[in-house]
Amino acid sequence: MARVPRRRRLTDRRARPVNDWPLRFEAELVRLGVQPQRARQLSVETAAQAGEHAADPDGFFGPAHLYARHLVAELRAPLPDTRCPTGRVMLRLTGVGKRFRRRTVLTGVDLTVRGGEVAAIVGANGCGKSTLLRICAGLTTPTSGTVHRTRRVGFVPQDGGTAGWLTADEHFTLFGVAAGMTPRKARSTGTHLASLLAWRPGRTQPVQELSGGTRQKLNLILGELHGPDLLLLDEPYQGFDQGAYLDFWRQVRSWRDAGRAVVVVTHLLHELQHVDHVLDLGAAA
Ligand SMILES: Nc1ncnc2c1ncn2[C@@H]1O[C@H](COP(=O)(O)OP(=O)(O)OP(=O)(O)O)[C@@H](O)[C@H]1O
Repeated sequence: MARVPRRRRLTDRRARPVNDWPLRFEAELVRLGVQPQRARQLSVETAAQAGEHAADPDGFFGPAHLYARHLVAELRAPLPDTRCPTGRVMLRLTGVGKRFRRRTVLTGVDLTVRGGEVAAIVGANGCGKSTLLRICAGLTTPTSGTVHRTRRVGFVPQDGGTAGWLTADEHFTLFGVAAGMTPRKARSTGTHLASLLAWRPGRTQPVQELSGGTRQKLNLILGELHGPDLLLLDEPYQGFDQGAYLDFWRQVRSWRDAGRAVVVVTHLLHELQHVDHVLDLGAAA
């Protein structure tokens, strides 16, 4: 094969558009054995993540080929029980499947999460992440398989479970009392948890007047208020600014250190370094 003259190669390099990072990333994923459709989806999601942080992917993730290798290694990391068991089993899914009418969304899903562990559920839009989380929470019945979960569960849905006309304090009271707390304890716990997310709820402000990110903070606090052993979080940081987002992952680490189990649905693949198990549901069925 004829060698490409040095000058020409340099020129080509300069001519390469700065935003071809996603293409190089996708090509490297395919080269590493990822299915083309999944590689495309990962590339789109990754570029979107960098966009959300107003950064270009090169600056945010580093060279495309290195990030592709890192990500493939993360996604292929063996699932459960590779770490020393850190606590009792809080959640065990065995052969879980779900069909909606004729549409099969989930097949043969296995996952074990112990106290002191964090699991991430990742995959394309529509592949069944939220459905699986609802199955974990006992809100949706699986078509097949078994689910064992600890009794004290906190569930944070993707779309808020809040009432616009109530204040944050009223939410703390309502949810806390339903979980067996006194109103006073519920309010003080809620206020404390809010402070960990750098939020001081107004005493009289109804939730409908809060920003989307702040409503999501409330949603997260309500899931955690009663001190559950297992936290099930469906993309709980939507609308968070950078500071709140970092606070959130700090919280996840502190829950884990306190021996709780956390399952989080996420599209933010660069956070996989913080988790013990990655359950990749792949492309939509
Ligand atoms: N109650 C339902 N009845 C019928 N179909 C449903 C129901 N709930 C979910 N689905 C379908 O199951 C599939 C998986 O939905 P799900 O919300 O679990 O996906 P997801 O991976 O969480 O998506 P996203 O990343 O967009 O949040 C979708 O095609 C959805 O339309």
